[in-house]
Amino acid sequence: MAAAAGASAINSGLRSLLLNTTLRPFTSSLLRKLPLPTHLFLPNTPSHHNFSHRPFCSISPLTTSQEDNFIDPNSKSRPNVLHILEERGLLESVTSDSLRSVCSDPSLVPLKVYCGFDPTAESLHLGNLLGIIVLSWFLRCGHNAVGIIGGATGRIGDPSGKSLERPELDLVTLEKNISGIAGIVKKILVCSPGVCENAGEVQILNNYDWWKDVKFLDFLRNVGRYARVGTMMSKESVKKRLENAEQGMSYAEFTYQLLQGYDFVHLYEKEGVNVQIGGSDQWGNITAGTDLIRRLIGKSSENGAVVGSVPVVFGLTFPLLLKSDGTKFGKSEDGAIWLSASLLSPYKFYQYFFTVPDDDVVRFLKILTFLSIEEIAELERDMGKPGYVPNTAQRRLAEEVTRFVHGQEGLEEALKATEALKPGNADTKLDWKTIEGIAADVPSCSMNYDSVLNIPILDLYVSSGLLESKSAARRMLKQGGLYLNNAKVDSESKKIEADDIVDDKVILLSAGKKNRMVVRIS
Ligand SMILES: Nc1ncnc2c1ncn2[C@@H]1O[C@H](COP(=O)(O)OP(=O)(O)OP(=O)(O)O)[C@@H](O)[C@H]1O
Ligand SMILES: N[C@@H](Cc1ccc(O)cc1)C(=O)O
Repeated sequence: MAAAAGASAINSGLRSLLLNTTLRPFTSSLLRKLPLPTHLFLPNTPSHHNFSHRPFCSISPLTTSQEDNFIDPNSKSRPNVLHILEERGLLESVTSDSLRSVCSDPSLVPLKVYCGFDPTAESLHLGNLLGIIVLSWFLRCGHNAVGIIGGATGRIGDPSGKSLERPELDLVTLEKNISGIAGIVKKILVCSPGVCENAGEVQILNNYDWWKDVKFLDFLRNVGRYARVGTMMSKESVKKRLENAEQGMSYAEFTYQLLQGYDFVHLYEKEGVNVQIGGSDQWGNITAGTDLIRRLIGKSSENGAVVGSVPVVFGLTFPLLLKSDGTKFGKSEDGAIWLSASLLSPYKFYQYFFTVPDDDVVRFLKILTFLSIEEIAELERDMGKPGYVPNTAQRRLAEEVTRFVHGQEGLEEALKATEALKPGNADTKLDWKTIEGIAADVPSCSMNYDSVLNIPILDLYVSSGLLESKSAARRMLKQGGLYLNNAKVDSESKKIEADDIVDDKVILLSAGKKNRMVVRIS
């Protein structure tokens, strides 16, 4: 009882906060068919919606009941996630400044925040990691997170930031991409180390689950009727396309903003999600969602006038991650920084951060790691001091980001490969996994066991294609530049023995510091 009384006090407090928000009336005939949740921060309000939904992958599903959860039972102080995002350069815009106080008010139940990822490739890339990082900050501050895989939206293609319509993906590719991306989001968000005890919970859903049964007429009647063409036309993603009269824009792409907008409606209603985040290019789609929620779910009287409050929902964007030359990290750029270990080994991923220019390292530490601002400031101060060991800040960056994305195991693999692959470092024993870890990044060839066993080492340098002639190999050996599995080769008469084939699978040849060849043995 006491909780319920407290809840309604907060409810009315929030209502007055909401009444400042602009509100647009809607027709009463539709209203009857649409859900009218009276909740504000009440998750999982039952819905009367037509569109069906099944969880795609639910990790620690939220089981919050209604009134009892209106007040946070552990009403301790809650770190202000918006301050944190702001001081780290991870905040571009919010739909309402009231999110700043709402997010740290310990008397309110935690927020539930979502970020969507379309399955346009089998892996996410470094640019997409920002969405996961921002979700993780919300989690670390005690809120809950939902990752949406765009199984439905990926079939249409988001026009935001794109000058051309995306090519349609076949279903096999789409399925592969969905499972690849879901796996990455799940692995990083759920296993992310350092998330405190009070961290919120994570769900991963596929929007195809609620879109697959939607009928076109229902969509037009229940959603399309509330969307204003003028507002839709004013979105950056549409204006940019229409500037190019020749290319224009398809009706399907034009509708994309409503698909994403309706996702937010659905997630608000069925899952109690009240915040959507995304890169700055997502602003139009995010506000399409907050708008639709107000229009569809806001409370109104029979004549369409608003009598209650609008639901409390927020949109938040973060800036796009840029390289120091101003270009965006993406998948279309050459050499995308993929998050999937099968497209970019943890070793190569680590090396990327280990070698970022000094100009970028502090910005990256703030955006891409969870190190405290004080620790980052100290690393920055050290960079200017005499005796600073070059790349110390980069090493820290590489360790933190690799651990976050690939886990402790991935970081250890990267560190081991970094050590082991220093030519001449015979102390660290190479194993097959370590060599395979770099195989994507150095030339490789396949040879059969019998053609390798017992052949003179100099011949292998030539037959593998690493050096063009035996005399070049001999010269290199005399200069001390030939390595077999990182151990210096010091005799011309050395032959390949069974023990030289690492785990019966591979041999690593090096000629000098930079030229390497992975020989796969079949
Ligand atoms: N560099 C980036 N920084 C922050 N967010 C990004 C970045 N690149 C992409 N995103 C976010 O990831 C989402 C998906 O990106 P999207 O598929 O549009 O582009 P992309 O993967 O960069 O593709 P492309 O490389 O083909 O442009 C977008 O919503 C965007 O906000
Ligand atoms: N439009 C987003 C993905 C997304 C899909 C569905 C959503 O509900 C939200 C976001 C992108 O291009 O990456």
